[in-house]
Order: sequence, then structure tokens, then C-alpha cells
Amino acid sequence: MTLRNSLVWFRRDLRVDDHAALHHALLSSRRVIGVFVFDTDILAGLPSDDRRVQFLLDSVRELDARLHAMGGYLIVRHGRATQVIPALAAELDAESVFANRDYEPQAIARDRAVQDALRAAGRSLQTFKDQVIFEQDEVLTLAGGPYSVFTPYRNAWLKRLAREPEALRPYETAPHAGALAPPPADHVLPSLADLGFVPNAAPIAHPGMTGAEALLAQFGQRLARYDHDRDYPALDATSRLSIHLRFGTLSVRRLVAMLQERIADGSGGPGAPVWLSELVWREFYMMILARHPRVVTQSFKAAFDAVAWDEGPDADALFDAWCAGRTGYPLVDAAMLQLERTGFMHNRLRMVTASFLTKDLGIDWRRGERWFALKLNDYELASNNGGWQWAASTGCDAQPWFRIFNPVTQSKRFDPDGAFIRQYLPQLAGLSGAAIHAPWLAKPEVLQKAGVVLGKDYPVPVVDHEEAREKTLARFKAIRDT
Ligand SMILES: Cc1cc2nc3c(=O)[nH]c(=O)nc-3n(C[C@H](O)[C@H](O)[C@H](O)COP(=O)(O)OP(=O)(O)OC[C@H]3O[C@@H](n4cnc5c(N)ncnc54)[C@H](O)[C@@H]3O)c2cc1C
Repeated sequence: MTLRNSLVWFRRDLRVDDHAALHHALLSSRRVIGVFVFDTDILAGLPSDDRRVQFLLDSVRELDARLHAMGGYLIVRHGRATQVIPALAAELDAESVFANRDYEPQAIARDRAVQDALRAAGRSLQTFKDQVIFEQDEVLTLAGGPYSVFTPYRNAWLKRLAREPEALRPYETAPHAGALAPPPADHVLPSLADLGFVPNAAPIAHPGMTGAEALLAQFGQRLARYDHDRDYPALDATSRLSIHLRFGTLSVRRLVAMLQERIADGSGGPGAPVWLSELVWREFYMMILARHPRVVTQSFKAAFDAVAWDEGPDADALFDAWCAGRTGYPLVDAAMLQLERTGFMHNRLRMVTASFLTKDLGIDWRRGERWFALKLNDYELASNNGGWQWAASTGCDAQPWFRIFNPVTQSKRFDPDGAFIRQYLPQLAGLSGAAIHAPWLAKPEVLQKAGVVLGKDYPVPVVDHEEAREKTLARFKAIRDT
């Protein structure tokens, strides 16, 4: 034990179990205090009823309560982390600040600024791998470079895990909790109003560690069928754990260890390896972002920065229709309404709506990426950017540019009887499973019987898919030919 006082700076790791930074701080310090900062640099510009802030506050409250139960507490501050952390370290005379590493460019810059300020005052910032099983330089090609194709990356990732099973060993905290500093008598946490926010009318269910546990327990029952059911948005087939992985209310090591057990004993069925692949996609995109931070604003494949996306008032009107779920394509519109009303969108629908914006409406993927960033509860820069660049065909291992989703075919395939569409577009509920995917093709008597007047109850399509497809092929071919 070498340190007197240490701070553990919680960020995207709002849990007490299996926590690398907390583990290391407890082992090396006599007195450990936790801190979370509602960072005004991040909160600025969010709508006042942003659901994620409430989720964060609820999760932070639970974190404080769990630290209390272990004998400690959490200081919660509101301000610029780059100023708050060095000032708090000075106030508490903490020699070191412990944190888990974050790989987003803005977070890296923030951590560097905090580290410089701490160092100037004779203190230190120590960071640890926690958010991923393997970081950006741990799974490399034989030539020693980063992968840009997923399948060989996943194979190398799995091989490394087989060689290094200790990568899943939990970072224990409870046995070392004696080092936690007890709370002062006047310890209080801020309210949502103190942070300048108001409650959302449709808050995110299941916040915090207990929320993550509940979702994991439910998903455990569905895991074996995940490989098949995950593609159908009307089914409750996926885990809904993305926001918990985003904010670290549960440990990814624990999830992978659970999968390994269920693969080994057979109870994970064909679903378990497929779900494991999804967790590896998450790390793949984090690796891509860490190794190629330019992807935040540029195409992964530089040549595609020359794509001439549509701009101007017509493009703006189409973008607005897409955002509002008024494109006239029911699956696209239902998906956009799901996003607006709940902050969640099913993965298949993220692919369909992103493809629709870029390939049917000819609009730059960056506009859609920013809209998702504003609206998604689970917004995570690496996966969002990766998903958008995949759909726009500008990314690594992306959908080839000449393969263009047909929104009607996607609808028939993945929402065959229109159950998902009906949930968000009740005005179309009277249409049969056959007619609901493309109401403009339905016979007038069918529409009349269903009580649907196109252009009044529901929009006519804003573009013709076949025409849009030809325009997109030409748009991309122009790049290839230059
Ligand atoms: C255009 C687009 C944008 C996206 N934006 C985000 C985002 O901002 N944040 C986000 O977490 N995911 C994003 N994804 C990936 C994926 O859609 C979500 O992770 C998934 O829908 C979340 O639901 P779930 O937790 O039930 O997933 P499950 O199907 O249960 O998957 C388990 C976990 O694996 C990870 N995962 C699953 N699919 C992917 C994927 N394709 N890429 C990376 N990780 C994946 C997530 O952490 C997810 O929680 C995006 C995908 C696309 C196509």
C-alpha cells in the first residue's frame, strides 16, 4: 500500500463489482473516495428532458447506495470535469486519481488535460482497461497492424481469449472495501433540477446495476434463440443491454464469462455464439475509432469522402420527413417513431433507416449519425459511427455500395404480418399483412376498407425506391470511375 488518499473517478463504469479502477485504488490506497461528474461539456446542448440524464442520475444514486453498503460513498459534482477533478483531488489531498480508460477522442483529450493538471500539482492519473476485453493494440494482424475486416478480427479476438482466459478474471472490490472512506454527515446528491433538467414523460426503464441484472436475467431465457429471433423487431428477442454496456452498469467480462459457460454446457444453444459476436462487434468498432479517430468526421475509406450527397432545401425537407417518420415507407416511419418515443431502435431497423437516409434519400450519413446521437438512449460514438458508415458503404467492412436495401422487401421479410408497424402507425392497423408494407400499392377499395386516405392519414412515399436506387448507383459509380 503506497498511497494515503485516492479518488476513483467513475465515468462509463457505474458499478461496484468487477471494476478495474476501484479494485486497483482499494489495493494501493489507505483511503478511497469515489466521484462522478455531471460534465457540463457533455450536457451542454442536450434537451432539458433528455432521458439519458435521468438514467445516469438514477444509476449514480444506486452506485452511491452500494458504496454506502460497503462503507464508502460517492461525491457527485456538476461542472467541467477538467476543472472539477484536479480541484477535488487538491481539496481531498488525493495523491492519485484512478479511472477506467475511455477511447473516444473527446474523452482522451479530457483525460490528457486532467492528467496534465494533476501532474502539475504533483499528483497522478492512473487509467485501466475495463470497458473492453481487448483494447485497440491487443488484437492485431500478423503484420502487427489493426484489422479492418470484422471476421478475421473476431477470429483473432477469440484465439487471444482462448490463450488468455485471465482476461475475464473479475476485478474484486468487496474483499478490499475496508479502504473506502466513510461518508460525511452532510453527504447529499444533486436532484435532476439541480442539474438543470426535468423528467422525461417516457423515462428509460431499468436503470443502474439492478436494472442491468434484471435485463440480463430475462435475456438469459431467450439467449438460445437469439440467432434467429434477433432480426424481428416485433419480438422482444435482444438483450436491451446496450445502454448498460454504454454506462458500465454491468461488466463486459462477466457477460463473456457467462456466454463461455453457456456455450460449454450447451444451454446457450445456437444463440450464444451469435450474441458473443455482437459483443465483439462492439470492441471492433471501439478499436476502429481508437486507431482511426478521423472516422468521427470522415469516411473510413477516404475515397468515399468524394460522394456528392444531396444538399439544399429539397434534401432538408426529405431529412425532416425521415426524422419525423413521414417518409411514406411504413417500416422506416415506424422505426423512426420508435426512436422518437422510446429512445431505442431495433438493430435491423437502424440498418434499414440508415440505408434509407443515405441510399434512398441521398443524404450524407453524418446528418443521420448526429440525429441518432441526439436521440438514442444507448448512443455510443464508436458503434453509431461504425453502424452508419456500414450502412452508407463508406466504412470498414461495410455493406458494398451496390447492395441497396429495398425498404419494402425488408419490411415483408422482418415484419411479415406488420405487427411492429401497427404498434407505431395505428392509422395503418386496418391494412392486411400483405398491404401494410407498401400502402400506395394497395387497391383503392382495400385502403377504403381499412379507413386509410393516403396523403391525409399517412403520407405517400417521398421518393420512388427504384429511381432512388439508380441515382445512388450513379452517385457511387462516379467515385469509382474517378
Ligand atoms: C446505424 C446504426 C447505429 C447504431 N448505433 C449504436 C449506438 O449508438 N450504440 C450502440 O450501443 N449500438 C449501436 N448500434 C448497434 C446495435 O444496433 C445496438 O447495439 C443494438 O441494437 C442494441 O440493442 P441490444 O442491447 O438489445 O443488442 P443485442 O442484440 O442484445 O446485442 C448485445 C450487445 O452487443 C453490442 N452490439 C450489438 N450489435 C452491435 C453492432 N452492430 N455494433 C456494435 N455493437 C453491437 C451492443 O453493445 C449490444 O448491447 C448501431 C447500429 C447501426 C446499424
